[in-house]
Amino acid sequence: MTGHLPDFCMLMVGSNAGIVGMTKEHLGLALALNVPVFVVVTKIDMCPANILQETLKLLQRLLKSPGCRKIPVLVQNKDDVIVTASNFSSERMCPIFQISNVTGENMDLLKMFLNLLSPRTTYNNDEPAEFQIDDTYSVPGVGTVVSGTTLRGLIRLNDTLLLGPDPLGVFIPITVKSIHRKRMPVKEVHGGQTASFALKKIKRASIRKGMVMVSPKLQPLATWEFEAEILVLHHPTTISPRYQAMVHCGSIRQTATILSMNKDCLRTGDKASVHFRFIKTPEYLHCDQKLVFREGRTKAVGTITKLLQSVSTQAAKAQLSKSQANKKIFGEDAASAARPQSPTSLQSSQMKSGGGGRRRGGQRHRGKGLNAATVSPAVSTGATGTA
Ligand SMILES: Nc1nc2c(ncn2[C@@H]2O[C@H](COP(=O)(O)OP(=O)(O)OP(=O)(O)O)[C@@H](O)[C@H]2O)c(=O)[nH]1
Repeated sequence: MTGHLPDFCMLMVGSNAGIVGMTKEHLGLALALNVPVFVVVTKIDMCPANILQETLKLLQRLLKSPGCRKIPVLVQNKDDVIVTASNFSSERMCPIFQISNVTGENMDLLKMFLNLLSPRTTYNNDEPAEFQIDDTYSVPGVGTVVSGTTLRGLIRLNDTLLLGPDPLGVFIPITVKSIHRKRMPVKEVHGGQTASFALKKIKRASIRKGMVMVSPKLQPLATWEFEAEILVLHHPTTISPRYQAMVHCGSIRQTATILSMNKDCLRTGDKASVHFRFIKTPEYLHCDQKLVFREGRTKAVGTITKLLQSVSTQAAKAQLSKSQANKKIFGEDAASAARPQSPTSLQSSQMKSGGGGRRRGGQRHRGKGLNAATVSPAVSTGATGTA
């Protein structure tokens, strides 16, 4: 939901099964991320009439509840489809379709609705390109291939983009060798499209999900720490500083520690401004990006409001060349010194220095030699206090 820029959310409900936990969870996430939702109640051919009515009643009650504040509309005919489709993106309207995949009942209404919807987002090809990586492959005879979503701008064959951030926060220039969309070769892709790129001279192991390929015009920076306004959708007890959970933001998935927040502790339903720090590598973030923060049954959603500890590419490069020079002095193999540090080797060195790993205690991650040396003076280092 955070990674694929969905325009709309189709919530599937089995008419026999009714409103299950997953229905509520997915509805909650769609509402929190402001993605318009419509509901499709399936298997009406095999559901007794009274059970179907019960499911529809519960569904309408859930959609009207103060947490959702939607206006449910049971779609019965073509007029309903036109009214709901034309008011769908902007209004609180939530159409409900009752269909059967076996008899095909009401499928025409659902198809008509889908055809009438127009995308919520518009893209401008003149913007600097930005592509987020969801997956990597090694294709025999082709080499390293990355797949993901073009967030904005236009990417053409043979374009040179900056790929990163690596564990040091560095972005490296990379050339697009070939582009595929839906398994067909294409010459360009633009905002909103998914695509796969074959890249020149890069090992698959040095690319991870959550990295981006961006236009050099953007002068990208990697960020260790950020501030976000979050809303706790569910937590069994209380959340306080040093709490760690998985942050999902775009295609980024990484554990982050709460360093501080503007409240002593957070419970279900609480809102707060929270200062996070990634535990493993810096990431490429934007202000106003939506995020989901979760661990087990704990769920929180939020919006990034401030980027705090960003890694300057220059500083990171200086750090890299310094460590390479040191290796040469101590007689290490020059070839291995020139190799950028892999995520795993970096992780193990962080472990040894007491920095990495999934451990409680946010402040221990701060001020690690590597990060302290590569913090850009141009960006605020923000509040660093923890409870
Ligand atoms: N009678 C009836 N059976 C249906 C209907 N829709 C789906 N089924 C059956 O329900 C089963 C699950 O359907 P899927 O399409 O695989 O459902 P899914 O949600 O994609 O399942 P996952 O792949 O596990 O996520 C299959 O055996 C379908 O034949 C329907 O409208 N009526």
